[in-house]
Amino acid sequence: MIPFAQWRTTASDPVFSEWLRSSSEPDWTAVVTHPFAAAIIRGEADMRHYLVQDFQFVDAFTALLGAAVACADSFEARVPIGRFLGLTVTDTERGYFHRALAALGADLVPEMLEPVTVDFRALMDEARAGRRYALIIAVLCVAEWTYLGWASRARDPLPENFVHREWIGLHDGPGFRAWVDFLRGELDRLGPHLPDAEQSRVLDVFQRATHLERRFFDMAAEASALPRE
Ligand SMILES: Cc1ncc(C[n+]2csc(CCO)c2C)c(N)n1
Repeated sequence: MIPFAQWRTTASDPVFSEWLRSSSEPDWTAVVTHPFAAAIIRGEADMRHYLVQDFQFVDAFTALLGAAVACADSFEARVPIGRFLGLTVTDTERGYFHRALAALGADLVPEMLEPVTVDFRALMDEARAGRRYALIIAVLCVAEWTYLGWASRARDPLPENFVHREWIGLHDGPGFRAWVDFLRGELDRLGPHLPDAEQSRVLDVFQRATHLERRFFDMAAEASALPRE
């Protein structure tokens, strides 16, 4: 690992969030170019198992957003996070997940959690319990920035099936891009002033979250390749 202070002297875009992202390769590119994400874009992914597990992810993610509101260092930071929590996430939960899972004939609550779902929830719960704003934002930023990464690769025409089309639409577009820019901006604002040891902790969390995103898509791809009953 190249420390931030050294990396920034030669980087073309020397911001903290780009240090985190580029230090999380090859996992980062594996996530945004994942075959399961490509299958979503083509409208061919079997979304059932993936969305059932993802609903359990979104539950812990929503709790982590609450921790971010509580632990932020300023009013200016609390407002956009609280807005996203109140408008986007609760809307997605009540709207998309309920409709998509009903269309797929799946229960909202899974019979079992996949190991990667358990591990991802554990990382989010660790960040939430630790109450350190930079570490919380690092986890949130990975989850949103990677999803912007794959979804913004979609081109018209989007799939006809609303389950694929709306899932792509949720993660693309100016509103979502502005949210990702805010999260990156928070890391860029805070990161350079942190002591070296704390910068390494932020990177560790960022890398673990990126690896979990990769495993999450791997899980979805494997589940959809299983023979149907
Ligand atoms: C494994 C995984 N990583 C990131 C996201 C992106 N995301 C985080 S919260 C939320 C709901 C509000 O938009 C969405 C879509 C995800 N869903 N699943």
